[in-house]
Amino acid sequence: MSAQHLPVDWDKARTLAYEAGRAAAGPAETVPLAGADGRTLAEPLVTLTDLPAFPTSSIDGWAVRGPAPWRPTGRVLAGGTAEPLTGDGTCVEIATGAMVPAGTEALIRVEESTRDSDGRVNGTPRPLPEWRLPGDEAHQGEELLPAGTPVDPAVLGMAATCGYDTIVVRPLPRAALLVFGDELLTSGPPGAGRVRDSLSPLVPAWLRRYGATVDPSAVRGPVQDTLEAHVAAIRSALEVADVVCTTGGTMNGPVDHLHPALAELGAEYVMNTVAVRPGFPMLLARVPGPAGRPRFLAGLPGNPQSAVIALISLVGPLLAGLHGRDLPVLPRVELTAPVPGRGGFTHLALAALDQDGRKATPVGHVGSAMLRGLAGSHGFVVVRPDTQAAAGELVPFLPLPLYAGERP
Ligand SMILES: Nc1nc2c(c(=O)[nH]1)N[C@H]1C(S)=C(S)[C@@H](COP(=O)(O)OP(=O)(O)OC[C@H]3O[C@@H](n4cnc5c(N)ncnc54)[C@H](O)[C@@H]3O)O[C@H]1N2
Ligand code: MOO
Repeated sequence: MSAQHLPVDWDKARTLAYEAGRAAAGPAETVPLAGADGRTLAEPLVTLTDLPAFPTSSIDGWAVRGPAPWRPTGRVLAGGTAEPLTGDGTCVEIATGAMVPAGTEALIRVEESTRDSDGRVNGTPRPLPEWRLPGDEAHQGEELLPAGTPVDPAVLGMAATCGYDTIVVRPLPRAALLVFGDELLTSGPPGAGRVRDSLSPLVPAWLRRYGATVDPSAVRGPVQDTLEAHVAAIRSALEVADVVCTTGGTMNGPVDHLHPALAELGAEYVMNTVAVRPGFPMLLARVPGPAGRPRFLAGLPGNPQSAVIALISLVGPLLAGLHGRDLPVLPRVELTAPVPGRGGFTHLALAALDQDGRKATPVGHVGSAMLRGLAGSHGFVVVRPDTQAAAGELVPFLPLPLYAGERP
């Protein structure tokens, strides 16, 4: 196991975690559209036809040829194929979405037309065409979305529109959580030296917000504070998950067994400690896996806020890579108050965003053992090593993975 003793720069650590995941992204697979939400395109989405595929009426009315008045010769509904309009002075009744007959010179809205006593149609077409031509939206063979695009409802609709029943996507990364610490209670109030395990409820829910699947049986803890129990728990979690997160035991206390367990498992550090406060003892390691694809262990520090920082600093980028997506670029926000630096370490300071997401205000209750500040924040402002940030300054912002509607 190649130990890396110097803390890695925080930005560099994000990139290393992402690249490690990207190199291990799951193989492309073909799935029905209904099962593709949340996956990632493994191939560009290329339209199979022109869009629209045929000249399509945008209105209910009349397709006319030649000068008025026009004698109706039939009707074309959406879904039907249209006979050509061959004679001047003729028209067909047409529905929105119907194929416009060849030979049509104009479409006239039904409410802007009149019928004379012979049933002939009169009216004036609007200046702009009221139908869409093949290729207006896209031409057959055109790339609409690149590989690496997250599949969301709009992408699913787009794929269906241009003719796909199935699409080629990456598998969802599978994650597991092992919680270490004999002092942890799994129910009831803390006291008498024991604390409630806050990370089993928190970590899987945030992993799911990063698009990982977390089977409830893959969340275990507290794992007994012995090396044998750690090794056995990690080994069995690695069988069912691409990423195993652990909490606690990242330091070298008397019952911190993570590093010795990693050595026993033949793991190789992607990084061992990161130059960030809080959260410094975080680590990411790679373990050989089936089919030549490595699996990963992310060691989150036991202090709850530090665990969250490790999750969004390393596990978020790792999962983006495993999904086959890009590493998100951090937006910049304006600070409303100064934030001190942390010497040679990057400082991640919890902050709440204003309604339009442009200004960040640091929050209170931000000790690494606390979660109160986290529950009212949108993410962390990033103060780079050997700097401090003044009010009014633009700084990078590391967002928490939140669903729409959370933290309105
Ligand atoms: N001698 C040193 N001691 C410590 C240092 C150091 O540099 N030198 N660093 C401190 C920092 S920073 C952190 S962070 C922690 C990391 O420790 P571990 O990852 O080994 O975590 P534990 O010791 O197991 O626990 C730390 C703390 O967090 C509480 N904890 C753990 N798991 C949970 C959980 N699931 N839910 C709620 N709380 C949890 C645990 O009870 C401890 O209070 O090391 C410092 N020590
Ligand atoms: O940096 Mo520790 O990760 O302060 O809590």
